[in-house]
Amino acid sequence: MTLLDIENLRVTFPVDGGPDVRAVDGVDLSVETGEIHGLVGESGSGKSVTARSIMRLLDGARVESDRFEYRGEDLYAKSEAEMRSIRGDDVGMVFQDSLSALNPVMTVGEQIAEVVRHHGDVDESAGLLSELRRKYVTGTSEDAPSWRRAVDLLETVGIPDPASVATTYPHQLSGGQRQRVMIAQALGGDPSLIVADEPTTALDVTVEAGILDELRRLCDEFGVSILLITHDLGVVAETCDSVTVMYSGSVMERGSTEQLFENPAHPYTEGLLRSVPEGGAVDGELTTIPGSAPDPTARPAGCPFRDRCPAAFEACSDPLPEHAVDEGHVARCHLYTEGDDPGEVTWDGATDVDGAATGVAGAADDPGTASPTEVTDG
Ligand SMILES: Nc1ncnc2c1ncn2[C@@H]1O[C@H](COP(=O)(O)OP(=O)(O)OP(=O)(O)O)[C@@H](O)[C@H]1O
Ligand code: NI
Repeated sequence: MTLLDIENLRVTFPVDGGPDVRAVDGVDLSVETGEIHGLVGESGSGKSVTARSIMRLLDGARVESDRFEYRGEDLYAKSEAEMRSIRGDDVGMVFQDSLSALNPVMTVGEQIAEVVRHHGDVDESAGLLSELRRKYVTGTSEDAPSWRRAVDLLETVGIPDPASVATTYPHQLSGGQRQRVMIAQALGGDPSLIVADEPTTALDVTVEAGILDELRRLCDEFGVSILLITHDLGVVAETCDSVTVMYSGSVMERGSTEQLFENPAHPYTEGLLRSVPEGGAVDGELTTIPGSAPDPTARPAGCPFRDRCPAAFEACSDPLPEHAVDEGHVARCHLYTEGDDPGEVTWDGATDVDGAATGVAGAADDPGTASPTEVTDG
């Protein structure tokens, strides 16, 4: 079943004295119940803006879409009060920077207990006055159901000695433990969906692996769906069931993790895969895609990746097509517009003659335009 279903999302930031910034430029995104869906792309591609649009946390931005449904209901038709109860309850959020996301002057147990009470799982008043009294005077009693639930949740996310960790303040914990606390807090509202924006980016690899395992387990054991935002395809390979690849505000490709890793169809995806060992980088040599993403106020027409793409040709200035590579696997790339498989794109600045050149020449009027754009080193 589809839990989150977004079609043609456009997010525009008006800028004083300058052109508007179209941060998200026609994105389709769907998350199925019980899956971990990866949203991947380089810095600035619009991942966080897309995530924040789900919480309706984009002050000052113009948000438009053809469909924006969560559990079959239009999220943008909801009142602000309804949104408040969705945020933090039905949809939990985990951010990269736990130190600023958590309250520095409240114990972590208190912060989780508050979410538990707010969700109404326990029979304790969550009214403003009783919350203020707890916060500044009494604290939550360690016998209270909400506190016991907080300790349970800390245990659920793999924190050893949860009862004593519950009484500590965020700064007393390691970065990895704080991320686990944030996940426990998100779980306090008993959410159907957790939006995790780069939850492990600031951590070292062993700590990261532990937290990714935890997310995987929450999904498998509790059926929580997760939208996992990352710029790291290695994280996707390790954790996600399916994935959407974004570039400069647009979706380049989407499919199951297996489809994407075994049969990447968009040259951008191929380029990203060359930068991770899981993507089969040749001889362990990891490379990044030369060049940088266009300024969102000055994107080229058509495919935003075309200036960096080794397979770019004339048709790439036309609007992005949707090419069905396979069931559930879509590439938005002109190489396929004539229905040919372009074969392998070689990244040393030339396209594979047997593969891409034929496919490309078939699609372009003038075979001469099929020659790759100049690719510079570094
Ligand atoms: N409040 C804002 N006003 C104007 N432009 C914004 C605003 N917020 C984001 N943007 C622009 O939107 C684009 C997408 O930003 P976003 O934060 O979604 O990227 P991202 O993919 O999450 O990148 P990163 O990996 O660095 O977190 C960027 O060009 C950014 O400068
Ligand atoms: Ni981001």
